[in-house]
Amino acid sequence: MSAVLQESALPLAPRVALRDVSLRYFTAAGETQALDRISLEVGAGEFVSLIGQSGCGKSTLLSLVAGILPPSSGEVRVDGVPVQGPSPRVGYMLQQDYLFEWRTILDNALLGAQIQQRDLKQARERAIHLLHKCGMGAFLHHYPRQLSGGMRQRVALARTLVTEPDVVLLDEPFSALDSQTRLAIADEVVDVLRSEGKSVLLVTHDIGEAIAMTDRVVVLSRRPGRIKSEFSMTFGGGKRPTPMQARARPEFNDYFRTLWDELDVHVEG
Ligand SMILES: Nc1ncnc2c1ncn2[C@@H]1O[C@H](COP(=O)(O)OP(=O)(O)OP(=O)(O)O)[C@@H](O)[C@H]1O
Repeated sequence: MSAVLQESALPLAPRVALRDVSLRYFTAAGETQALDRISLEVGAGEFVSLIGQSGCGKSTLLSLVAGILPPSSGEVRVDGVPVQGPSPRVGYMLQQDYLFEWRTILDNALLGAQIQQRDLKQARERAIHLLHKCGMGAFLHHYPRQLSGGMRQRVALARTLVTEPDVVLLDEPFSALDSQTRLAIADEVVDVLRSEGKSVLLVTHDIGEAIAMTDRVVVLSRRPGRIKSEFSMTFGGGKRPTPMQARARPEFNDYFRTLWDELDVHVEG
């Protein structure tokens, strides 16, 4: 009994942890230090966004968590386990949907499960469930060219979730969409990801998107990216508002001003 109590009293490892992580790229043109001693944690079910000037290393940081790049120094862990390569525990959704035009929507959603050689009967059930949840239930046997940009991104989200990752990395997932679609899809994506209990790391250039969609916003300095500051996005009134509701809250404008100042944007010329 006491052993059980002791065990449950142990603090849980954060879902994602970066400790003192630096990354240098080496090319024929020389060396680029992209990230410098980044320490960051994302808890289970937490949504965190990364903002910062172009080239400050946001996508590089996601690549480290995805196991696509090894850090030059420091360590990246997911659920306490060092990341040593891509893992099914981490899903990645990009700006481009990369749907295969010759596969139906359902077959596109099954792609990751096929690559990971999962039980396809179960994956198919899960894909159908997720496509319904993402509002794409009526389009299972359609082809990507028959869908709008927002619908294609919903399929990309379902495809990312079919393989049941605990962590979802979103790299500018809506930047190819028009502004109205962007607002609507942010609500839907957050709803699906929260209901699935995922931990999320979002890279965006859109300050409003960061405030509305995530619990914490991390601001990176200019290259080499260091953590400059971070802010919790709390809204009064109990239950967390949806992204669209958050935009109408008075706190939204306060956070926007603060983050704009932190970004220290200068227009060239
Ligand atoms: N494969 C690579 N080889 C060499 N340098 C690279 C490579 N990938 C990125 N870089 C450089 O590392 C720095 C960080 O790039 P990264 O794409 O992570 O920044 P970012 O903040 O995501 O940029 P953006 O907001 O423009 O997408 C940049 O100076 C970039 O040119």
